[in-house]
Amino acid sequence: MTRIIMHGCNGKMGQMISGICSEDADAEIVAGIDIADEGKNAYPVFTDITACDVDADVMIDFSNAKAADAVLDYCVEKNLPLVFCTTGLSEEQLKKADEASKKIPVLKSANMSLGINVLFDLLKQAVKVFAPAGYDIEIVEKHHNQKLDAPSGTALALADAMNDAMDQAYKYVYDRSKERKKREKNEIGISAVRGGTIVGEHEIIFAGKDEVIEIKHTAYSRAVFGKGAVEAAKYIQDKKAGYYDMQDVVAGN
Ligand SMILES: NC(=O)c1ccc[n+]([C@@H]2O[C@H](COP(=O)([O-])OP(=O)(O)OC[C@H]3O[C@@H](n4cnc5c(N)ncnc54)[C@H](O)[C@@H]3O)[C@@H](O)[C@H]2O)c1
Ligand SMILES: O=C(O)C1=N[C@H](C(=O)O)CCC1
Repeated sequence: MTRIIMHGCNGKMGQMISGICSEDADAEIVAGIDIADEGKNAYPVFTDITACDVDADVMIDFSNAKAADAVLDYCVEKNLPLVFCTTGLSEEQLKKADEASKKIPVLKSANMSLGINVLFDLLKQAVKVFAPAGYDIEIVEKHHNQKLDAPSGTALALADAMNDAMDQAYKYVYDRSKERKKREKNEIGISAVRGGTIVGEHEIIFAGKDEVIEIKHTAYSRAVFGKGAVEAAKYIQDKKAGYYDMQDVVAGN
């Protein structure tokens, strides 16, 4: 049985994971943490992270970048493995997560779905063929109108996967309205669309002379992220300190 503290328990993802765990004999939410609580959960909820004194095997975090420092401090102090899913973290927070991973297991991924995590490898292969052939790369992501960060963490991670495969040859361009000039070859354009209840779409476009290749992932339910996060929690609960990602879970390393 994996005992989980759910940070951000009253949000969209926190409630999705609460539902998934209530039907999983091997995972239990033993406490929740959320700055907003209406007392609707079956487990105790703390509105202040420092007040949470419940024993657990792992924390899952889907909350807000503003909470990231407190989440890392708490997990390091309690020696608690962390599944870190909040996006929009600052460079300083990413460095802090890296430091924390020297003391505890930290599994960080901008996207917990199986599909996106398989896509990373496919894109690494694709870019090695299309980039030398001169194809332009653009990413278009679409999410619901409640999302705070843009572009999505996933869009940035997809761009990073391709950039890593090409020895950091690319710079990212988020806004073409500022300069009146043609795109350069070393650009990955990243565009964000926000509207309605779109759960999450990521489209990677390789545009060449006379042909276009479009690779698209659509999440139809937050369940794909929630199930991935619970599997990740089971995976890291007994791992040694270090930095892990969802591709470790998929590969069963
Ligand atoms: N990695 C992934 O696969 C993945 C998937 C979906 C969402 N996300 C990310 O997870 C985060 C949450 O997404 P969501 O859709 O559940 O958002 P949400 O706004 O529905 O829920 C966030 C919850 O966190 C709580 N919260 C906010 N600030 C807090 C703080 N300082 N301390 C404690 N709780 C706080 C809010 O009250 C809310 O209940 C976002 O950053 C989103 O981009 C990641
Ligand atoms: O709903 C969100 O917010 C999502 N955020 C992640 C991101 O920023 O990539 C993953 C998809 C859903």
